[in-house]
Amino acid sequence: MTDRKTIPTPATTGTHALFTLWARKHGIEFPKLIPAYLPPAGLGIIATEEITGPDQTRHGKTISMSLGEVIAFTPNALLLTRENIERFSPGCGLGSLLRQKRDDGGLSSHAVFAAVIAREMRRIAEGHENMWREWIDVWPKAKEFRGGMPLMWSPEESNLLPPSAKRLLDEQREKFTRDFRTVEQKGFGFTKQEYMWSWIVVNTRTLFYKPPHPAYNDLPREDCMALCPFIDYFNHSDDGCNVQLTPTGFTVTPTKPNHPANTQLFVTYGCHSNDFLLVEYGFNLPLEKNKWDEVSITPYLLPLLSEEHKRVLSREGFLGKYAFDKEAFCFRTQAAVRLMLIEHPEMDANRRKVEVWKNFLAGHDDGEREREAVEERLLGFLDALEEEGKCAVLEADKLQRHSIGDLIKMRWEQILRMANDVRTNMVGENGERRGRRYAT
Ligand SMILES: C[S@@+](CC[C@H](N)C(=O)[O-])C[C@H]1O[C@@H](n2cnc3c(N)ncnc32)[C@H](O)[C@@H]1O
Repeated sequence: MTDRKTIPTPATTGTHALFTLWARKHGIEFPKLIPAYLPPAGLGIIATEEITGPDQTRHGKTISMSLGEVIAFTPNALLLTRENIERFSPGCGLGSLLRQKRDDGGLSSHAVFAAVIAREMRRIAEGHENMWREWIDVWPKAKEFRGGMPLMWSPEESNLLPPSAKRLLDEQREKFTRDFRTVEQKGFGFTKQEYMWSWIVVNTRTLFYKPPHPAYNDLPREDCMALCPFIDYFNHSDDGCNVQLTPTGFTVTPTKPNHPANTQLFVTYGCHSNDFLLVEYGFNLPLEKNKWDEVSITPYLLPLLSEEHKRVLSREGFLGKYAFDKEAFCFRTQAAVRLMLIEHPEMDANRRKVEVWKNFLAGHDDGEREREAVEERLLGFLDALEEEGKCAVLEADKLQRHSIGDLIKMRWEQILRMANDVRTNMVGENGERRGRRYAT
């Protein structure tokens, strides 16, 4: 977690100084910015002087909008992309594998980027030169990743994560294992640790990249990626600057009217929950600083659905993605729980009840008749979550690596707070707040 009040220390010596010289020499522009140490976020970007963002000016009845200045620019030639991996890692022979379909032994962009990075680390250690060496030198070391990235934690540690985060971690681990195995099969003798480090570098530092190039037309979204020197120094906030791909390279422009000197500037990695940020990037934002935070309850709800329920929900587009945020359960959860009140929704005898359910989905029925029964079920999920959370917080305190224990506790405490707020927002039959009986 970072607080925007963290006092920044400009990174003007060592590898970061060499990198900024290299960056300017190769056409990266950042006239009013410098990298700075911003613990615990590692490095980040601060303004050296005031920056003007977009602004509205009123002239009589017309409002004109002035765009913010471009504060950073990285030219295309410096990106690590699918097009230039052979230039990044000469002789790696991986370019052709990117052009093959996955079923024919092709590899994902993520797998290949991680492989060329791991390969270049070895070659650099053997004395080979690399055009991007100064950039590679400023990436975090494995030890820095270990504290935050759950992929590197022991099972004892990761098992204490909330189910909502654990589910994301399981998916990520599957992806990593698949990529590692395929790269191994191609004859690269990387150790798991080596490959995991470079895989995490890619995971935490890529930008969405889809240039108007025919090779990208039918490419799956998850393969449209690039690593981008300098812009990968920016940390994330839910209201950060805009990153845009232009015909000549990536630009960063502010979204707020004004950024004072010596303050950190952020970009937005996406509309991500704190569970996602924790698993994919190794950090958490304070609740009030993440407008997209939510807690998935899919791991609790899905196992309770019968095959019949799943079929009906799937037909209506409501199977999966169940969550609550700081205020309430999402509509998808309402849809699933309301259907659960009909034991056999595919039976002819229940057709009328299913019609009523569909009317609720369409907004023609306010669902008031079933509200109490639905809320009872929802409170049950919160009870289960709370019980698991209280145990996990106690166990996290016993972990040897305190920084990991603290991260786990922080996420659980956020979830427990949100769960309590959601309860408090449920109003019972007599107008009393249903949350009170559970309030911590
Ligand atoms: C693209 S890099 C940003 C530069 C990075 N801080 C560094 O030291 O090189 C993304 C990583 O920065 C860190 N990070 C980004 N935003 C953060 C934030 N708001 N709070 C804490 N850490 C953050 C996380 O470790 C994340 O994996």
